[in-house]
Amino acid sequence: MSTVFTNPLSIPVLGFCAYSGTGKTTLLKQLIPELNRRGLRLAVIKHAHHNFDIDEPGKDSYEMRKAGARQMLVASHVRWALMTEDPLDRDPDLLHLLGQLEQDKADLVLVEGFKKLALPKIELHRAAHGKPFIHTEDPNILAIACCDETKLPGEIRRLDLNNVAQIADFVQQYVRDYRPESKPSSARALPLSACELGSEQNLSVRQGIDHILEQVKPVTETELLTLDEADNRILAQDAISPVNVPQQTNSAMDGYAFAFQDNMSQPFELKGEVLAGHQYSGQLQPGEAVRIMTGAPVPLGADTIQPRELATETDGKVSFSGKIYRGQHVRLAGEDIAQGAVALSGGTRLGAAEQGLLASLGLFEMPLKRRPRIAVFSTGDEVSQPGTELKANCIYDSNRYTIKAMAKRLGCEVLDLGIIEDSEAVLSQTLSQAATQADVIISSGGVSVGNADYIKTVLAKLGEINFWRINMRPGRPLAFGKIDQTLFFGLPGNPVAVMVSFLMFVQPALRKLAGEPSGQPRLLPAIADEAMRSRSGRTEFSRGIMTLGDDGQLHVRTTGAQGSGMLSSMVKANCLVIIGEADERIEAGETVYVHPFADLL
Ligand SMILES: Nc1nc2c(c(=O)[nH]1)N[C@H]1C(S)=C(S)[C@@H](COP(=O)(O)OP(=O)(O)OC[C@H]3O[C@@H](n4cnc5c(N)ncnc54)[C@H](O)[C@@H]3O)O[C@H]1N2
Ligand code: MOO
Repeated sequence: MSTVFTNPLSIPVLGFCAYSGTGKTTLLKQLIPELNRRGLRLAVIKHAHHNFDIDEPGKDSYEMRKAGARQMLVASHVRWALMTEDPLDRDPDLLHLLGQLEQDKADLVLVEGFKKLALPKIELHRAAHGKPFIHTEDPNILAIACCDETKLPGEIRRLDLNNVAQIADFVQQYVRDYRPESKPSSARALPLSACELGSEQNLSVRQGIDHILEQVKPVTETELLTLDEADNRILAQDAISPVNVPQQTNSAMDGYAFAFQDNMSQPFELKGEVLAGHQYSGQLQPGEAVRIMTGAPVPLGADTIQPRELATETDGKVSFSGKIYRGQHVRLAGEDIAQGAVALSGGTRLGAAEQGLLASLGLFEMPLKRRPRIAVFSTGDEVSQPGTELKANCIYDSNRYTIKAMAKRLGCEVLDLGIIEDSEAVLSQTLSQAATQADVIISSGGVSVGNADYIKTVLAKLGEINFWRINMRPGRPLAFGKIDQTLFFGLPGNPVAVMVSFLMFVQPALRKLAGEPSGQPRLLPAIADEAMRSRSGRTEFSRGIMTLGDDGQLHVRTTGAQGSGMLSSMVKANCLVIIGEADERIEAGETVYVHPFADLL
């Protein structure tokens, strides 16, 4: 029998249950770093059956607790722990415990134990142990992780107990799909989460993304490169800090270092000076001070700094004005990054801050993922090369340039195949050659009802291809397939549709291919400054201009005419306004979600 559970948090909670000896902790010890690598921050709650203690006799915190403190909070600059004496004659209350977590610090709570609660769970089962299943008694089991030989009823999701990556995929999807049970009333349901399925070829945006991501395998090849070559590249493994940052406890101010005491008598005797890059050789005694510069090591015996502005020096002595707190203006060794800590996880894209951080640790050479290779071409009799004269009834090829620019910003190597003439033989030859050179081939045009056959025939011969109609505008037609291991994206011809489809479908695929953990597109809530229309059952991507209003909130309006051939609307915009499938009309003043261009365009 299970007790009802309503998640009080806005982040998901997922339990792991098993009979003892199944390897729950062993699995969690592998799963947690894997989920961290994928960018998920975890909180864990563990049910202990025995009278555990995390403190030791002799420690101050232990002695104070034994002296009668009901709660004992012990804190340092790296962690804090709250110990609460709460003797119960029953199991601890999970809802109460969840309430103690700081949910802004985690994306998911993993719960070990609490088998009887109706909590969504993964059951771990090892046939060799001969223990019964838990799922037969508990309808809250979402999946069973077991070994090959275990037989399961068909309807239950099976996971491989020895495949941590597969279990991590499941957990990641669970987090992606999670919707809090009570949302703030002003918040609109997140777009991109719908999952109605019309026909097999008619997909929601979310389904399109998921189908594509299932096919993407991250590149495995790595290159050992230096920091100078690392810009916008993906770290192939965790960067472990070889040093403490800062290396030693140092001053955050130009001023004076001394030992703090409850009743300090002034003035202090001035013993010398310590500059950044040097150290004071002696040990300071109470009542003594040294002049110290920002970044200089705090001398032995000292623990507090008073800034120069609040000090007066006379005759080899110094006295201070203003309030002084113990430890003020002191930067502790390792307070930024401790030696041995993961400074950046594998899968991190190296931007300016990340490169600076690696440099600050003295790391110069590191394994980076090979850059994905992308081949791009355009199709269509009317499509002309920029720089040549525009013939009657033709249009310049803009799509190849938007695609190349976006792919380069994602760190890809780009192979430009130009405009391919409308001939089956030429297309076939170009595609099969590109498949040997590139991880992904991207074309634009020729995928809607009228003219799909052409690409379809060629791709069907060379590999496999799906023509989808995505419930979205712009960007409804989308072709996706494979030639051997090379992915193929056939984006719709209209220039805005190309960019929106790239952002929504190609971008996540290229990020996964490059080795980044999959993540949700970054969506921000904004107040619509004008009414916006959509159609129920379709996700509308309007070009938007977001601004910070005088009320301190993000506001958004559209760029005006939204024709899917009007690239000027993309130039004016700084975000896409996304109106999900569930909404038909947004009134001025209501909240919508926006996807900022900042990262890519
Ligand atoms: N009967 C239907 N017609 C259309 C449908 C539909 O469902 N039923 N869908 C419309 C939608 S939505 C889109 S989007 C387009 C997509 O069509 P295609 O992918 O087949 O693209 P094309 O017809 O080849 O071209 C559409 C448009 O884009 C221009 N174009 C093509 N390539 C480029 C390029 N490289 N640079 C700039 N512009 C390009 C092309 O000249 C056309 O104007 O289909 C609708 N029709
Ligand atoms: O989707 Mo088409 O994407 O309207 O231009």
